[in-house]
Amino acid sequence: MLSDNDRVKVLSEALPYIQSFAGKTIVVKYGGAAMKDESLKAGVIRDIVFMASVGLKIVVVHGGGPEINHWLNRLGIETQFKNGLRVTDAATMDVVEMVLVGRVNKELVSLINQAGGAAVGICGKDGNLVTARPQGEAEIGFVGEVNAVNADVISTLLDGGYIPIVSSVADDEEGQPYNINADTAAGEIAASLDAEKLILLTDTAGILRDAKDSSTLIPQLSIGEARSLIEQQIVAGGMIPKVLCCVRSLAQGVNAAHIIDGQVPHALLLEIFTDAGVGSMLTA
Ligand SMILES: Nc1ncnc2c1ncn2[C@@H]1O[C@H](COP(=O)(O)OP(=O)(O)O)[C@@H](O)[C@H]1O
Ligand SMILES: CC(=O)N[C@@H](CCC(=O)OP(=O)(O)O)C(=O)O
Repeated sequence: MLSDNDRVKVLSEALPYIQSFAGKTIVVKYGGAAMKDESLKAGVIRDIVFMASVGLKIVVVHGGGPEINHWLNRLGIETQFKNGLRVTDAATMDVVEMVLVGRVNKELVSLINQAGGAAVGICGKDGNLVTARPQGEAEIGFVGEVNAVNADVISTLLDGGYIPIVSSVADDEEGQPYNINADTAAGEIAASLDAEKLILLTDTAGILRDAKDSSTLIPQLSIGEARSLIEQQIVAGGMIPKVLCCVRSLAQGVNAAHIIDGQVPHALLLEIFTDAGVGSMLTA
């Protein structure tokens, strides 16, 4: 539930935003910590259905790293990360695909449908949405980069009134499946759709001047400022690929990219429909 203060803020500020974003495409990357808690998940789902019901074209690209960890652990398969990416051998790839495409994707579809939306779950393979290529380093295995996006399949679903839910698993040209980081997939999909916004839900308030202090949130920044924060090592660790993914999508025509805390109740509505927002907004 929104607090009384937030409810008044959203209601009084939302209408012009709703009018200006109606018919525009918003790509939401949902994953990681923001997915762990069932009641938070229900809140995110309700916000997604609300945004779709007021005429925004919502595309959800999801991760599910913690769920993959859980199943690898149950199957006794060790997992390790290199520069934030999961080292993916053939056995790990099978589990990644089963968990993301089979489990996380269908759970999100089902939750959205129960909340009154009409979701269709797909992965990079469906309609050749994403073609993958190897990330490069041999030791990292079947970790992929996005080689090409054929966004027709998403546009067709959006035009039919559906909410596409996309898993970041895709084949290369020979049919070999690859594990693509969900932030990366979301950024490239947003760019190919010429999206109004890319929104990354994570577990920190946004881009912080001091990563340990959420009161140092930077609410708005340009591509240049974002690059300089990386150079100064103010943006570090897992935040680097997120910021770079935002920068790449902005450079390819996305109007604004947002990094927000998916654990804040109704973070999506507050970020999109209020003047102050709750996280960091990057623009070209
Ligand atoms: N300047 C910064 N602002 C915010 N977070 C930062 C910053 N620099 C480093 N980080 C770290 O980046 C993390 C977010 O990346 P990550 O854990 O990979 O997110 P997710 O699991 O949602 O994909 C934060 O939890 C924080 O520890
Ligand atoms: C290559 C790589 O690391 N892929 C990720 C894909 C899922 C993901 O990105 O999930 P989150 O958004 O929840 O972290 C993985 O295997 O965990």
